[in-house]
Amino acid sequence: MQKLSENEVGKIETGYRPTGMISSSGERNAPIYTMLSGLIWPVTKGEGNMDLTAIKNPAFLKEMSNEELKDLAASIRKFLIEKLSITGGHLGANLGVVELTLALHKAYNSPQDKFIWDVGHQAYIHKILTGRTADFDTLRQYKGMCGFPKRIESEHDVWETGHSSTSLSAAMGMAVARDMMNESYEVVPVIGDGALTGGMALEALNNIGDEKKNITVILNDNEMSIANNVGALHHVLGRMRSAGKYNRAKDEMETLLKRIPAVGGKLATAAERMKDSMKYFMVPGMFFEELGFTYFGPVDGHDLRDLEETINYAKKTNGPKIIHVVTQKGKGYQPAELDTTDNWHGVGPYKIESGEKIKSSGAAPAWSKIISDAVLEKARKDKRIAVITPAMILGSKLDNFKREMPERLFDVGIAEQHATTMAAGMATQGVKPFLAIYSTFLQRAYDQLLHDIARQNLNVFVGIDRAGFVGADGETHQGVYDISFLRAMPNFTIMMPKDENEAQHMVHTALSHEDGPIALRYPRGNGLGVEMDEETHSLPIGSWEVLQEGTDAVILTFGTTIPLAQEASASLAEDNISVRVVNARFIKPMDVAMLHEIFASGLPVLTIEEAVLKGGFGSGVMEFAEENGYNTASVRRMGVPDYFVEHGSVPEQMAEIGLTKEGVTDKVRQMIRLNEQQRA
Ligand SMILES: Cc1ncc(C[n+]2csc(CCOP(=O)(O)OP(=O)(O)O)c2C)c(N)n1
Ligand SMILES: CC(=O)[C@@H](O)[C@H](O)COP(=O)(O)O
Ligand SMILES: [Mg+2]
Repeated sequence: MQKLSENEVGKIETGYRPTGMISSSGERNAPIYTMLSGLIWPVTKGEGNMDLTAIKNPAFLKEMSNEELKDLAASIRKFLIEKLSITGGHLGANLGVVELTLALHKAYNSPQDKFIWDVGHQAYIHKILTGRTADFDTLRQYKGMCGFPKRIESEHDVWETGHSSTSLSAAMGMAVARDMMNESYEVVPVIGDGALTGGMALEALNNIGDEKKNITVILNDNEMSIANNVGALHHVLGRMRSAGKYNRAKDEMETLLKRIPAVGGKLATAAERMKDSMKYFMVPGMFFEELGFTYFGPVDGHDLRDLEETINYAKKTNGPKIIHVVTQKGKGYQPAELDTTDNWHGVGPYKIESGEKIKSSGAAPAWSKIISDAVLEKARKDKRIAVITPAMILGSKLDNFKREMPERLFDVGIAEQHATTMAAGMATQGVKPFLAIYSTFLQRAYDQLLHDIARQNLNVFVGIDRAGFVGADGETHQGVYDISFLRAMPNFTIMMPKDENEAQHMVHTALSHEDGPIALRYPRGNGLGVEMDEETHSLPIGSWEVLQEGTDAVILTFGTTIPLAQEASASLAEDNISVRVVNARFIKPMDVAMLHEIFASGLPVLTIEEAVLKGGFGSGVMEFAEENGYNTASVRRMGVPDYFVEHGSVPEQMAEIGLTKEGVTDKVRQMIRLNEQQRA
């Protein structure tokens, strides 16, 4: 682990101060950065060396002075920067909420009071304060600590997430339950400015404000989603940020407004209007006030005193409240602070001193890049092509498209439902939308896919990114459900390529397809590095490809599991077992002619998919057999069983469900034996 020695920590106090926010007391809050020997570190003399493993629960915070809390904040930053340099994780968001989390845990009493972390990627400090420091060595690793709040990990994790914008609805649910059961705890959702753009959050604000529930919303505004935040609401927050602090002025203003004498008739109406416009002028959080919330802020989220005062002030107010906290993503680690793209939202291992990311060498381009480059290439020639992304411009590698054709790239914020129906709307008018969404987030848009796109049979090209296991994010993010839910939708074509060359032909196929919606699945990670054809062409819809002939059994599979099937069949060949391997690149519609031929041969058929078994590709093959009077007993399916597969590496996740070379060869041998017994 890269660590500063005691000596270095004390010595280096020179150098560079990034422009930080000025607190209400006039202090500059930015920690001193050290540039000695190329080190970049948020260390002030005597700070940053607390033993965090000694923390068992957050009660100790109540007794801490501001100075001690600052020291603790520095220790936490140092710890996170060190640990995540090895494990990777969501660094930027966590560095931004160090003081905020300390202030919240000091002001409230968890777990009686309920903290609900939206998305949950920023809950690392909460994990430290609730006794899980030692578990950071296993962060996001197989059987290790989850990167998101997890109820079985701690009584302080009262809500599990990974997907955005659920916190306010969950808070409303808990507040309703509390009031029904005559209990008296506080409910405190912490939501980012990005997550606030999600439809669910707005639905919940609408409901909470109307029901006047006692909930304290902490709005963590760092002006960032993963990339820069977007949308009209983002501009509303911008105006609030620049308007200055409001909470203390509020009482004074109310008194002032009350002093305007009550008069009758037209004059009274005019006076009321004037009061309203004065309020609008003076009250930055009027947007929230109109929704029924009492607004506090904006608060400097790195000023512990300011935070403590404001939270305590808010605690005295009943009903829905919102505390607008302004923070800086990546705060305290110079490479993250200076990065203007994503402030180190989610990172793999890196070198602490330089911030250089440690990449596995020689890897082919990421699948997202392969697909987005292919779409860009087509868009250069076809002006009807446009791209929609729900806040995933970086993850989906659409930055090049944005740079080259900003007028045809629509980042709609965290709004998968809106994005999907918007694509449908565009398609009705002859535009060819490429809707790039991670498989896991597409779950949000089930009804929009069904009701708006599939039912109207619109020519929308859905790019299903992160299809399959995603590794460290774990169960909230696994892209294993899309086949099951899309297969059930009439009109949808679903494809998955075996390599990047086939992928570019699939992009061509999708953008030439004029007969309804078409989805292209592609996994997280990098392509295989195969040679690319110069020219692209359409693949016949529903056509499969025999990769290898065989006479004893058939494996039907697609995408990421093709190499596995090939390895298994090579291994079986050593024992003179001959397996046909089929690239079932169209998951829907299937290659009916090939299926008839396979089932007529009477060979055992194994389907393999990195997706849930229920309703998946294998189920489709079984349905075909049943509908056509073939022997379904000759079919076996391998895939994700009926439970949630947790975080770890993708190979570990595959191994857990038996998708290994040994797992496949064993299954094929069993099937051949069974088939022979049945025939005998
Ligand atoms: C439904 C959904 N869509 C997209 C994402 C991907 N995502 C994770 S964090 C994030 C940005 C959240 O921004 P914000 O709430 O402001 O938190 P910050 O990271 O800035 O602290 C996005 C888009 C998600 N987790 N859930
Ligand atoms: C928390 C969240 O939803 C994202 O940050 C996600 O972790 C990104 O995943 P990728 O790393 O696959 O882009
Ligand atoms: Mg944000």
